[in-house]
Amino acid sequence: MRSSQYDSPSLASKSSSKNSSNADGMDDAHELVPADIVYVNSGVVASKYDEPLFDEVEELLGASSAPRPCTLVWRDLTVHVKLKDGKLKRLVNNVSGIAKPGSLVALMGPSGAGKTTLMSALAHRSPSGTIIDGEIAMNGVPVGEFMHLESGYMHQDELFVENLTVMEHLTIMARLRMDRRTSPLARRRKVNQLMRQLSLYGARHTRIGGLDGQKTLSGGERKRLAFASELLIDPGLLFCDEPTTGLDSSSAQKLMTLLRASAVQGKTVICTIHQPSSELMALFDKLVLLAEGRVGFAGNASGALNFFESLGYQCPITYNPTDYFIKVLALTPGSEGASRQAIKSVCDRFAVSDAAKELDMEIHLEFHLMDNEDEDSRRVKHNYKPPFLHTKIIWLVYRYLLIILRDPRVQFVRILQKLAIALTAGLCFIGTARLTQAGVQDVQGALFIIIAENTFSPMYSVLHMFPEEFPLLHRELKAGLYSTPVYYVARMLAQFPGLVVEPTLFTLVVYWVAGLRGTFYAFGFTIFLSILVLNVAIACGSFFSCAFGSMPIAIAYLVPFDYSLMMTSGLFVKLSSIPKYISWIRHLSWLMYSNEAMSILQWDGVENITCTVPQIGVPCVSTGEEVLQKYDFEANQFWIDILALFLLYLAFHLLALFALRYRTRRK
Ligand SMILES: Nc1ncnc2c1ncn2[C@@H]1O[C@H](COP(=O)(O)OP(=O)(O)OP(=O)(O)O)[C@@H](O)[C@H]1O
Repeated sequence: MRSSQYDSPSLASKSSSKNSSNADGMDDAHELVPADIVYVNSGVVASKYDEPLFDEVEELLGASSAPRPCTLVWRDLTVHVKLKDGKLKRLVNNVSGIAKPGSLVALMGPSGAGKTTLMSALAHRSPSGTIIDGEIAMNGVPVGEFMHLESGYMHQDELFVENLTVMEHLTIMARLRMDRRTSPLARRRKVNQLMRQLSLYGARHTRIGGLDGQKTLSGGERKRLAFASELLIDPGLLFCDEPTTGLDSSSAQKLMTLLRASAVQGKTVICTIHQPSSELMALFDKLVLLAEGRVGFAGNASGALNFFESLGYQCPITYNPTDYFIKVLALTPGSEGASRQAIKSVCDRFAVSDAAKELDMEIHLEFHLMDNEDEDSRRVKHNYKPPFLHTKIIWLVYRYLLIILRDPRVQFVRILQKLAIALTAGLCFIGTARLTQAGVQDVQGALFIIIAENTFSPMYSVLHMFPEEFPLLHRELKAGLYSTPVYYVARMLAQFPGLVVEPTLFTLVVYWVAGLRGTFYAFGFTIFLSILVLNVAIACGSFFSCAFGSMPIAIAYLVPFDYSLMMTSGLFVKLSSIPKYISWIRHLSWLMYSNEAMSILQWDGVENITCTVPQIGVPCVSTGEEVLQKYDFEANQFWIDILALFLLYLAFHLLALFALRYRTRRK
């Protein structure tokens, strides 16, 4: 039995606290408090009260299986970032260290010391443009893509699909993350177990971030939810970037107790943390102090006090030691030169200290063992089977459908708006669609209204979508949850019902109110064409949204583009009179293809257009064929137009996907 306050404690929940509620008023049936922590040998979970850990859950599930032990070791690690002018900036400078199973390691240091940079390099999650030199190995294998399977990463700023509830979020994450062989029952149990263990069960139906006035999760609950999402796959290694930032002391204590519990279970936990209280600090096994990208100290907290004392930095009795260390290692405004000198001196002295030598030996031994093992025995044997592609697509579609349906009022108002516009437009044309000279112009006008309404507002309405979702997308891609094409396909599929219903309703109303051609063939194909037009417009909007990554820039490029499409649609200028150097644009104009196809549906085979009052200089058109000729349309182009619309639909989506892939890879 170990007795030091920095040794590994285990934890257990008292059954007497089962039904108590915490200060947040949450359902804290299994709230963890430091008093429940008991000390154990080598990470074996035992309870002070000889009761099972989270007894109700264990009764149901049996004790949770021990995670795979993970030893992470890094040597002479230097991280540079490429600046815009091509120069390299060094963020982490020649850092070495080790984190072992069952330990909770704190990366501490003043703001800008390089904690996040170091941790993301260790987790193999550095942003692109980062150059990493040195060695990082997990269980003897140089880190690589497998880190997404072996480790969890809790970001400083947690990102969620805000409209989902806790339960929905975890259920979807379970489907995207957990091994595909896990049974539905086991998955549900895991989600319930995590919600109970992390005191989220009472808030399971609460939205993460809410619509107007609805109860949403507190900061602590959001952090715990992020933690739960990482624990779904029970990773052996857990990275947490400032998990306590923004939390009050009691919530911070609860969260750190959970991290301590994970370490006691056998996980390796590495945390960056800002000036923890003495109580929190007692939960850590190891402390790594960073300053200006270098290691100022690495070892246990009592060792840190001795080390700083040996340099003449005596921590005043009234000071929290960690506050004092940070003060010594921070740049003092106004005397940066002297501070840098002092920091350099601390780091230099640590580099030649006994603690550093001991650490070096440990690291050296780890790499030595690694060198002596053959490649095969070192290779990580992944038994993990990711969910099938179709499973990921289905669950992502479900996630985006939930967002769309979350507030049915929005959908209801949208439909009402569409119907109102359709009715207004239709009423303007009521009784005008006759087989007369004026009627020809009115029919063409009504067709153009159908095309324009299904083009412009939908095309502009998607411009915000990708830039808004980009941060979460980027994070989930980095976590290996799915690929860019899977996300894109799912995003589009989720929208699809709306992309059929809206144009159908609009066209139906305008068509019948305006009294366009009354054959089922013409009506059916006009509806079909309006759906196609809207989908091409959405594909084009998606391309601009993905390619330019910001709504104002996308609009700046899209406005001239849509003007040129409109001018080459065949309604405003005769196609044959457009100058050659600009007329090629009509081949991209779905407005032209749809205008031609819809015109053919209205006029093909019409023979008896009356010409009662011929206008001077404007010859009468007496057949549908003449109407089509008037607009430079050809009756035999109908199927070519439909094919062209399909090709444009595919081309815009492919371009959008390439642009999105490029954008996500560049970040
Ligand atoms: N892409 C980048 N380009 C230029 N400088 C960068 C880049 N990324 C990080 N830095 C700089 O590197 C230093 C270390 O950043 P990092 O985020 O690792 O610090 P930190 O210790 O985690 O700080 P904090 O506690 O404030 O989060 C900071 O000075 C930061 O401004």
